[in-house]
Amino acid sequence: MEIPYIKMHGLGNNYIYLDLFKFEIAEERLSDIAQKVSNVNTGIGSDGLILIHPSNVAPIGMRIFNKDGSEGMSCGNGLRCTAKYAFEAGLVQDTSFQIETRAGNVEAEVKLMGDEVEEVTINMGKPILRRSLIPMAGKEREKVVNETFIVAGEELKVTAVSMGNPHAVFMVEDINKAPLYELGETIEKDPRFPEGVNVEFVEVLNESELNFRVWERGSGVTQACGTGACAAVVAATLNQLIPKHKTITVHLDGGDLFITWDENDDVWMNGGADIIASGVYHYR
Ligand SMILES: N[C@H](CCC[C@H](N)C(=O)O)C(=O)O
Repeated sequence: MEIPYIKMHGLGNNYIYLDLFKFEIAEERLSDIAQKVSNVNTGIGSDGLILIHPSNVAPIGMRIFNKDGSEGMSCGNGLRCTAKYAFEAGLVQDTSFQIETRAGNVEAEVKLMGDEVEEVTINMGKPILRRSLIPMAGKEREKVVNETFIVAGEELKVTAVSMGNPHAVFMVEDINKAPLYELGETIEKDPRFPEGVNVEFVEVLNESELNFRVWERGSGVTQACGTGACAAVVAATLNQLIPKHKTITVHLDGGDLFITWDENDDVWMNGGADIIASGVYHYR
């Protein structure tokens, strides 16, 4: 089956995008396509698959599938690329519009340079902090902030934040010594996170900058994670390591995102989105 695609990235977090305004794909094939298309040797190579699709509740919808075929609830870098594509492809006419995700609708605003989208701002909504809604096992409490988390003989401190998808955030002294590869997959699949979890290590540089690395649920180490960067700013604020309501620069492997957790409890993400290539994927 020949499938037209666009490959796009947000700070190096790259996905294969299908424009389902143009054609349909059977639901039961999606997980398999995500796994196959993401394979750098036998597919195109990406962190997963993203669908841009018609919606009944917004001008467009976005669904994301990780490299392992699992479906995520939201994707910050994917949302910025989706917004860029939708505006440039004429799927939307306004520079501000809603995008449906499995985690609910978000508000996107594109900033133009000529007739191209240069950067995108997304209101990612309100963080979810209740333990049972992350979800994270353990005795119910309002929030999980700086809680002792023993894993593989290591004693870490975890702050749990959901941005519609689950994040376990660990503050570290030196990002270059973060046990990303040593503990990423173990934490991702830890039974204390019944739906799995995205794993972030964060070093606070100063009151307006964080260093950040991520092991993503279903994709492993990626260059960037938009929902993760939002979770990192929420976690650092809850740990009183950065001030509330300021715009924080998050330095990810693939570049910088600008995150603000505002007075209305909304988390705003601003950053770039880039088209890499388009073509036809020969799916078998
Ligand atoms: N791996 C994530 C989905 C992708 C999120 C990330 N790529 C982003 O930019 O937010 C999950 O399973 O929740």
